[in-house]
Amino acid sequence: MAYTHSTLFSNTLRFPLSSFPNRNLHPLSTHLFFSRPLTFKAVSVNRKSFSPPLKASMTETNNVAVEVLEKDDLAVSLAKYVADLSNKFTSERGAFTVCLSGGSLINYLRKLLEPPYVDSLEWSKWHVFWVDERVVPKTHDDSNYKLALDGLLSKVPIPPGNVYAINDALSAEGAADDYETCLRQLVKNSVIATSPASGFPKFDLMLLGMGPDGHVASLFPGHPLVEENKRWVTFIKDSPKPPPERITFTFPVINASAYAALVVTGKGKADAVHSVLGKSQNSAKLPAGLVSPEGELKWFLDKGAASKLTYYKQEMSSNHMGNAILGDANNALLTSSIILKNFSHNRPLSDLKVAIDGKTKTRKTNGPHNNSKYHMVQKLALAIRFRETKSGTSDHGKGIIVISLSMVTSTHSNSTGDTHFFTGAAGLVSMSAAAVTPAVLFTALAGLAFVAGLFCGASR
Ligand SMILES: O=C(O)[C@H](O)[C@@H](O)[C@H](O)[C@H](O)COP(=O)(O)O
Repeated sequence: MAYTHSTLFSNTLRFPLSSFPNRNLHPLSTHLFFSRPLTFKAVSVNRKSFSPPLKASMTETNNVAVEVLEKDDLAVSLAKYVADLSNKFTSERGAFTVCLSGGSLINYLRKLLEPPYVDSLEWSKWHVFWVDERVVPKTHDDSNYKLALDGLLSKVPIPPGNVYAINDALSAEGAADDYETCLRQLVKNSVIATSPASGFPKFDLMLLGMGPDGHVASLFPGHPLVEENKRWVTFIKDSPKPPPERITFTFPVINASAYAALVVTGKGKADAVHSVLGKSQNSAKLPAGLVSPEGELKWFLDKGAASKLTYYKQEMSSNHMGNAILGDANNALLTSSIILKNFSHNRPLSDLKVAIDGKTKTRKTNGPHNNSKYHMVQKLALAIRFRETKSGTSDHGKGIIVISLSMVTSTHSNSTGDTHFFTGAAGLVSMSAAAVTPAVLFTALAGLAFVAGLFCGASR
């Protein structure tokens, strides 16, 4: 397969990830922040304090993270997520098995074609599969393979033999059988791992989209294929979404994966997202709500897709173009700080919004003065420490600490003085009781100081 190294640069990526660690950062923060990774259990929230963003079945999943980001930030965050997993698996097991879907996902992977990833990832160790594929010639515009080839795979040095397209000369049934045979061979050769728990193939990463109807892969709501629990790969000839003939991984394979990401954008998905991540009773009926990998499930949402989530609406006012990150502390704070840096690059910082356990406070920072921004973050850190000391495990029962950090910038209208343009970033971090140790707290504080360092650095 021919490939070219892309040198695409996005104007919107004003603060490339490669610039971390930033020299302007608070010295205490960066070191500890990165050298002591935190491991957290499921995203869960203190139900006494505010409406839970995740429904019961989501919180049953071991590890669920949700990010709500502007589309460009989403692409930045997704690239980092994929790159981190690529690094993890290529160093741990010498291969990275990643499954792609169709739709807008490929476009959201575009930042992988930029520095630092395009040159630093071990592309030669990637093995690429499709979670689902339309049974059409590989050159057809409906082909998920063609979509990925044109948008990603032809631009990076993945060996052609590591890209596992379907046999497009076969019928849907034949193509599904053939694909499953191929997977079985790769499991035998240990290219693909096996789940000790289920015996199904354990891919390193499933990258999924979701349709407005809540379908994932080619597993559509109400279709009997959703229940398939023996086959690895099956076929459908009556797909509600054209083209009608497809092959698809089954849920046992999707859910045996180590990591899975759902990349979901647009208002048209808001109902389905709410149904799965909100409090709706219907969530179990939607295939997206059945995604539950053995490791972590991460949702990448844009504002439109998240617009019906209670938590998101609570946290962000209607005219707020904010980002919310729920989940792993490192990710939340790192992503927040990238966005904060972007925002403060060209907009004056006026307020800093902080929420702990859902109780939100907005503090004036007296304009773009470094000291006030820094002190505000310090106060937040103190508040967290106070809360931990005070509550122990009793106040919160399960000992959950939630930190929500957001920056709000505002530009007052010069005519009426009462219209505001808000942008911001929020990090919501949930720690299980077991994880709340002084060391973890110290690390969390260091992370906050890290953000403070960025504030200061940003306006220099
Ligand atoms: O085979 C398909 O029809 C698509 O692959 C489909 O399953 C897609 O992944 C979702 O509909 C999300 O698509 P968007 O992200 O483009 O909305």
